[in-house]
Amino acid sequence: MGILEKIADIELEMARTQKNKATEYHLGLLKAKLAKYRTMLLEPTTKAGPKGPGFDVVRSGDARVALIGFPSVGKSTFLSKVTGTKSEVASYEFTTLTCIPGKIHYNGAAIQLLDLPGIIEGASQGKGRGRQVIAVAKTADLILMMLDATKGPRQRELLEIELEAVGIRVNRSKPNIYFKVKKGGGISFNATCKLTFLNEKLVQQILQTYKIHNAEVLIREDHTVDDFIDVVLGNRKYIRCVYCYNKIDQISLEQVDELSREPYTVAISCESDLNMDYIIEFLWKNLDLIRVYTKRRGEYPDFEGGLIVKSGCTVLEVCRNIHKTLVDDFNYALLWGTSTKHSPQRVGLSHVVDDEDVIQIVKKR
Ligand SMILES: Nc1nc2c(ncn2[C@@H]2O[C@H](COP(=O)(O)OP(=O)(O)OP(=O)(O)O)[C@@H](O)[C@H]2O)c(=O)[nH]1
Ligand SMILES: [K+]
Ligand SMILES: [Mg+2]
Repeated sequence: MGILEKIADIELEMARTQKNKATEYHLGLLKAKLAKYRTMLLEPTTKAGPKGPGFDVVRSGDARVALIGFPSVGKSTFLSKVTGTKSEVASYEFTTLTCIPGKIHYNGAAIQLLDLPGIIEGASQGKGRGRQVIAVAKTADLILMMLDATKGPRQRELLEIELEAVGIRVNRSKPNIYFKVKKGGGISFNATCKLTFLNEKLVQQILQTYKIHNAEVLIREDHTVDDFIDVVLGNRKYIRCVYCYNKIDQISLEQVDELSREPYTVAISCESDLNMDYIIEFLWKNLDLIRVYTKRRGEYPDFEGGLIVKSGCTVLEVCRNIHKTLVDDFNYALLWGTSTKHSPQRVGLSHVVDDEDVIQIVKKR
């Protein structure tokens, strides 16, 4: 039996099994098995999908955004509009066949935007170019899910299922679980809070499915079986996703209003130029980037060539961003901006910087 059939079998059994206290273990194990087969499916050695050229686009700029969506929702129209790059637009499905990179310039940052072929249901199992498309999505700092505002909520659910199936977890944070495989000593299980879904026996059985007999497990939040499996498999990607409903020129204002209320959601029209500035600002916010300006002694800050770094980053990361070996010569930094109590303040490598801080690095003599 092939992996796809095995997956189908398990899914069928899960659908047939009633969800209750008595079947909890059984369902938990089925989930673990399912995740195992899905992982096997994604390994490059299997031949479940065709390989196509043009998907390996070199990473460039300060962040990478991937356009994911069903065919003809307007992905290429969007790329052509917000970047200087042209990507073919047409009213028929599967116009785009490869990965087309473009660049958005915003707040001094260069954001790489990737236009991709439309994906369809079953993409994660190799339908169409689904696997390659989703592989690109996995490399993104943010997924821009393009949706057709004239169509129902099902499109978003279907796309999320495809992303989930390949280990992408959108708009969720990594489970707060410590997990380490050991050489001996059996399974040590601990929890620092009350657990509703997991317990020692279930955890042991799940680990057995993966032939893990020695490990340390410490659960720090009330996580689900799926969360635990994610941690065991360890190859999950936690990525921010922005939902963008395009073609709002075709729907009523009330409908636009309703769509826009959903979290991480923007409603736009590429054709009628609605909310086009807002979507870029929204992407910037969700990329969670900040600008830090450098300054030399006795000179004005370099407001032209700011550094773009991840929000919450420290002086150490700023130094690394400036030059690989700068940290070795680092003595202290002078900082002006909202992250300090007074300006300038003398700070060390562990100081967390804010957006628009100005930094002067003082080297050792
Ligand atoms: N009414 C309306 N039509 C739009 C809008 N944006 C794009 N379209 C049309 O939608 C069709 C598909 O646009 P594309 O940009 O090719 O869509 P795509 O998602 O790249 O499609 P594939 O590459 O085939 O997956 C074209 O006929 C566009 O003119 C919009 O805001 N409103
Ligand atoms: K199209
Ligand atoms: Mg296209």
